[in-house]
Amino acid sequence: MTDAGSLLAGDSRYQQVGTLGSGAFSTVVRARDRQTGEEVAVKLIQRGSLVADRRLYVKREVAYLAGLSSHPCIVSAHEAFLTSTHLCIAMELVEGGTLFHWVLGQGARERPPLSVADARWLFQMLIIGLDFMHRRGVANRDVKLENLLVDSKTAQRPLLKVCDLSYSKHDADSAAQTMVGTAAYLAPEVVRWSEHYDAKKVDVWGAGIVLYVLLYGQLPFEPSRPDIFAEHDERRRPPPPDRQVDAGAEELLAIMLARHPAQRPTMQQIIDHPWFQADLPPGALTLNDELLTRTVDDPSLADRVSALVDAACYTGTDHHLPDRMTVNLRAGLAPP
Ligand SMILES: Nc1ncnc2c1ncn2[C@@H]1O[C@H](COP(=O)(O)OP(=O)(O)OP(=O)(O)O)[C@@H](O)[C@H]1O
Repeated sequence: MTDAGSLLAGDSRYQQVGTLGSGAFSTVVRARDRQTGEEVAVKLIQRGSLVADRRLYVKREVAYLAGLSSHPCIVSAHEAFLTSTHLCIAMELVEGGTLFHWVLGQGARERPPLSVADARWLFQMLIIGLDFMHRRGVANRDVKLENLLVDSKTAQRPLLKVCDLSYSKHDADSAAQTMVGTAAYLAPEVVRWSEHYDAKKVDVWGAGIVLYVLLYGQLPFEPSRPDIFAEHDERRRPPPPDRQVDAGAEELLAIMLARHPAQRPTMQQIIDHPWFQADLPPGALTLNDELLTRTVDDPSLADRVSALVDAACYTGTDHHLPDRMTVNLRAGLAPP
């Protein structure tokens, strides 16, 4: 692809070489670092879309990505920068596509169904990543197959990485009340949208939906009808009859998809569950403790991210504004 067909400006550090995906407010492209030759993913968010709540959400997304991306189960952020049209986030390129593509999409039909052992392995990585986020005080609020990337290049077994932190929220932010997320994954308390809810328990519900799909190859609830959550226990789709899943997995599913958030386990309780503990990769559980004790981090990063997003919102013609502003995200963010 030439620069003429590219969303990235011709004088950007990165040259666009393809497109990876798009969502409601952004496009993610594959690009090459002109200096190092490294291939990266760049998320381009239109500057004009940064109005109202979006401005705050994007500040959080960039800041939390910087703070969490030292973890192998969370996509690594490199830098954030502005072009004349977009706010851009350069990230590690994950080659294998989304978990949706693997389990429910076109790609799934070309592969045999996941074994229960592989389903558990992918689930373990999701929970270890979410546990790290939760222990840093951040809830994801949009756990779904489309936001989980499969890195199939680097290991014998594919790795899983959480990629989209658009709706993430820190304990120190105001209480969660907004109905955000995706219909098929919405927890019952989020659907009752006027209530405050515990965002971490909403992640447990989302991870329960992902586990169900990994085990049974289908969504447990009918998408696009959030009203069914009023009586979801009765309406959960029965698993396919030919699929044998052991009782431990079913028990974990039942508590993760408990209707009342207080009855759902924490990430730590999921980790302690015997079905989770079986066949666990060595070192997986000490990793989070190690990363949490590291004291690198840059306490002024949140301010610079905030200034970058504010600058991106400016749509006037004052050429003194820092159009080419860049914030290095590799340094990481100090815990609030
Ligand atoms: N680091 C990455 N490596 C490879 N592909 C990626 C990467 N990040 C995102 N993608 C692809 O781009 C798609 C969209 O990414 P993402 O979910 O972050 O953006 P979005 O849905 O546009 O976000 P928003 O919800 O803020 O609009 C993903 O589903 C995935 O296919």
